[in-house]
Amino acid sequence: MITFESLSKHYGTTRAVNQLSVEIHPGKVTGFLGPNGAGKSTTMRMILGLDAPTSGRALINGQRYDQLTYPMHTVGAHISGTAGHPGHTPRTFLRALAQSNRVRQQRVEQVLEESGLSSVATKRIRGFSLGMRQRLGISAALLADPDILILDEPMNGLDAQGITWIRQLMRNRADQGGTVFVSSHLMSEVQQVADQLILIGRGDLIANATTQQLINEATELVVTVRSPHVLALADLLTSRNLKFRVVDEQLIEVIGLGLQATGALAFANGIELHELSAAHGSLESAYNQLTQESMEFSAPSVERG
Ligand SMILES: Nc1ncnc2c1ncn2[C@@H]1O[C@H](COP(=O)(O)OP(=O)(O)OP(=O)(O)O)[C@@H](O)[C@H]1O
Repeated sequence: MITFESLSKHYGTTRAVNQLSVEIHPGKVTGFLGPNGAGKSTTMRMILGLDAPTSGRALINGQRYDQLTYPMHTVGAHISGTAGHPGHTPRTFLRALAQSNRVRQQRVEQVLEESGLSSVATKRIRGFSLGMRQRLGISAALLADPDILILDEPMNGLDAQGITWIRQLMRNRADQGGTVFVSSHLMSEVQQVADQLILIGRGDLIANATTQQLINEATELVVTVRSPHVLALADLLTSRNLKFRVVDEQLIEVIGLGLQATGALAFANGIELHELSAAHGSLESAYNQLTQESMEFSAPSVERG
């Protein structure tokens, strides 16, 4: 289990992580989601003792990382960046890592196999693609067969086959009772595999919910309306305390009112419509909505309601 207790990290005036209190439980894949700059990597680095918190604590099974006797045997991590020296091969890199961390050398061949790197085990890391480097980083995280896995954006650079592989790997580890904590800035990457989703934005916790809870929230009925009088319709909805999103000058999404009621409201107020259609929201759009206000870099928003 991983525990954050009022975990904060400030860089000058930037609150990279702010008073985060969350528990990440075994037997589950927990997705850690947030836009670029939300504070995901900083949080993961603090778990691993690579960054010191400004205040609060990040604990692994109740202990700080530096208090663990054999850290690699408890927690395996792959933090974005390169794994291994460019002059190494996957085999020499993993053998050295195994040696310095009291791991059986047989594990090297097992993780090479498991990570799909056996055929390039003697090639220099220097020439590796981003996807191969990701596989190598993940194989290093798996080396000591730890119960806890921390993976920072592991799907970056992976092809479709690689993404299926990493999803399966995370699922298997969680099903065997492991704790899997995986970050991504894309909901689409983790929604299929994550049981629990922790959303952060600008260092603040936005949501900590099961994927099903977020889906329930996301599946509100959204009616898309195309009209040359979007602002008039928006004013009407505002006056009735109804939720909506102005997509552009001609397009508005009405949330929760339903198809017929939306059409009837427009008709009763003489608002010309060119399109009226209903669909349930996706988890992706719920995520975008929840994180929009906390984007560090974003286009000007036209959202209202
Ligand atoms: N060493 C540092 N010095 C100063 N500011 C930093 C440092 N590391 C991170 N930050 C800032 O802290 C905030 C959180 O960054 P972090 O890398 O943790 O976000 P992230 O969610 O991992 O983003 P990404 O998806 O882009 O990797 C950002 O505003 C970032 O600019």
